[in-house]
Amino acid sequence: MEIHSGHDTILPTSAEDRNLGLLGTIFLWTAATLVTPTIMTGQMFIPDVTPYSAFMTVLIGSILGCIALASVAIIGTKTGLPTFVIARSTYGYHGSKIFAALNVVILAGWSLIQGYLGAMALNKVTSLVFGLDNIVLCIFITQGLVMVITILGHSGIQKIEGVASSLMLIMALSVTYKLLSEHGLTEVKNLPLSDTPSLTLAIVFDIVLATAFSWITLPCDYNRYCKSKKVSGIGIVSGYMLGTIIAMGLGILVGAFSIIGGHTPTYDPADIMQGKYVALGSLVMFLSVVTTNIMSLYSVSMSSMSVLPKLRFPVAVLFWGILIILGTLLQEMLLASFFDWVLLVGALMIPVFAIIITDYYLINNRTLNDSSVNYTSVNNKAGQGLDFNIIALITYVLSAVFAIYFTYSAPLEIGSTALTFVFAATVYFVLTKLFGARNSQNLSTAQL
Ligand SMILES: O=c1cc[nH]c(=O)[nH]1
Repeated sequence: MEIHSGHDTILPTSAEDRNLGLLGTIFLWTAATLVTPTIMTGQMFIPDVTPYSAFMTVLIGSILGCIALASVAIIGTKTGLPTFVIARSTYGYHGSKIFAALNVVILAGWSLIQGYLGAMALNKVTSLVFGLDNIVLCIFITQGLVMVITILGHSGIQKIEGVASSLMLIMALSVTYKLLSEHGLTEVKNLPLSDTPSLTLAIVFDIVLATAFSWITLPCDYNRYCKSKKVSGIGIVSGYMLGTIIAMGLGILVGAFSIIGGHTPTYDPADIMQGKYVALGSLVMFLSVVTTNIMSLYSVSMSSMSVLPKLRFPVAVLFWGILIILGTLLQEMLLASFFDWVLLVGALMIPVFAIIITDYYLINNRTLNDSSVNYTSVNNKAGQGLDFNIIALITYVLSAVFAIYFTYSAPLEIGSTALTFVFAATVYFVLTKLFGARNSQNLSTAQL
């Protein structure tokens, strides 16, 4: 396996860089989405709803979420551009920087939370196998590994994620098999439900959809290396479904079995297993975090390069990698507000992409606004000044207020994820039809 350090840029991918096939794309997205917070999310549904209805809701919600992810991924494959360079077309060159910066903050937040969970899992393995209990050392190893692999760039990441993903799939499936063979499904079917549930099936559906949207800033950064749009669409849908179904399904099982076994609620399969499966369960958690954090750190670097085009890839990875290692030392403080964080992320990011999808597919007839994507202050048509799409920005502000109001101030019985998406898409479509679309041009063939 040949691996070189990365010199990735935000320029359109060259023909020889488009080497990501179907299996590679599936493995990449399985590696990303099979991750500890998704296991925790599945576990949170129990015992408010039955394991069967939780599982079916995960299935249906994830299929819907995948449609949004695939439609964004295909823009990345078609244009060969990373997410927040594509966003220039919708929000204007300068407008897109606001959302690229927001994405850096959000993904760095995910990396911190996940990194600490991964370090705890590694600490459990080292304690069991070597008698070494040192969480700070485990934080450095977990996040250090993430930084070193990310600096290899997309081709190194693709190779390593492929291997890690297959390993993780085998381990996660054997942990699931072990859980099922130790406890059986009959008791799960008859699980007593909570007398005071805080989640309804509609809210579970909303959370599953919000989980899909939490990934929406990443597809273009990776799928721009796909061999074709078909590979990109099928690959992200298959990989996302595989990773999410296994992770949330495992969470649902762990939630049910910990109640049946009278254990204190736990997100960690290892906590309700015995023997060598404790270490295996923890190893799955550790690997799941490393593979996901690699993808997040790569996207954080791409987003910051979209804000500061002169920033080089290795410098961006080192800067954010070191900051994230230091931030992870906050440890328990990071977990205190985990679910608030998930809610806030959903509320802020969903409208950004509802607007981009509407702009690309409905308003500009599947083309990007070339003058914003390739803006320089010298050759911009306006000559000078700032490049903002005011209609997109106004729509975003209205939609973010809508989302925050219906998430925090007056929570809806059906949740706000799907409604926010529809609200943002409709407002943007109507305002653009009323006041006119920005001038859109086809990208040159080199970019398509
Ligand atoms: O790193 C990430 C990004 C999105 N969603 C997650 O669960 N983790």
